[in-house]
Amino acid sequence: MSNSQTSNSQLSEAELKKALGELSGWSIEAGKLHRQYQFKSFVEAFGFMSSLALVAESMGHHPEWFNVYNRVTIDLTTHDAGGITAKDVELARKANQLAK
Ligand SMILES: C[C@H](O)[C@H](O)[C@H]1CNC2=NC(N)=NC(=O)C2=N1
Repeated sequence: MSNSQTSNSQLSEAELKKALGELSGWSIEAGKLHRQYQFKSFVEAFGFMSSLALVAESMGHHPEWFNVYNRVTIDLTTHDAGGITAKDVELARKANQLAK
């Protein structure tokens, strides 16, 4: 598989830069895709997490995340690949869609 969209390999610097340009609110922190969301309430935050959990399970790709009241902090990396892959970018994109 040579296509980075379908393979399970780390994105290049250029690919990562391009992806970040299309992912509002996300940055790289400690080698992981990182974003913090803030909602109006705990119920909204947890509703977002519930929806994203189902997306993650269907992708077979799971977030590292942390919730305090109305905040959800997410870090994405692909353990199998030892870095950020297209799957992390895809999950980040879906998280942004759900948080709207
Ligand atoms: C066997 C299973 O598909 C793997 O362990 C998956 C599960 N979810 C995962 N999630 C993330 N974020 N990275 C992985 O490498 C990963 N691997």
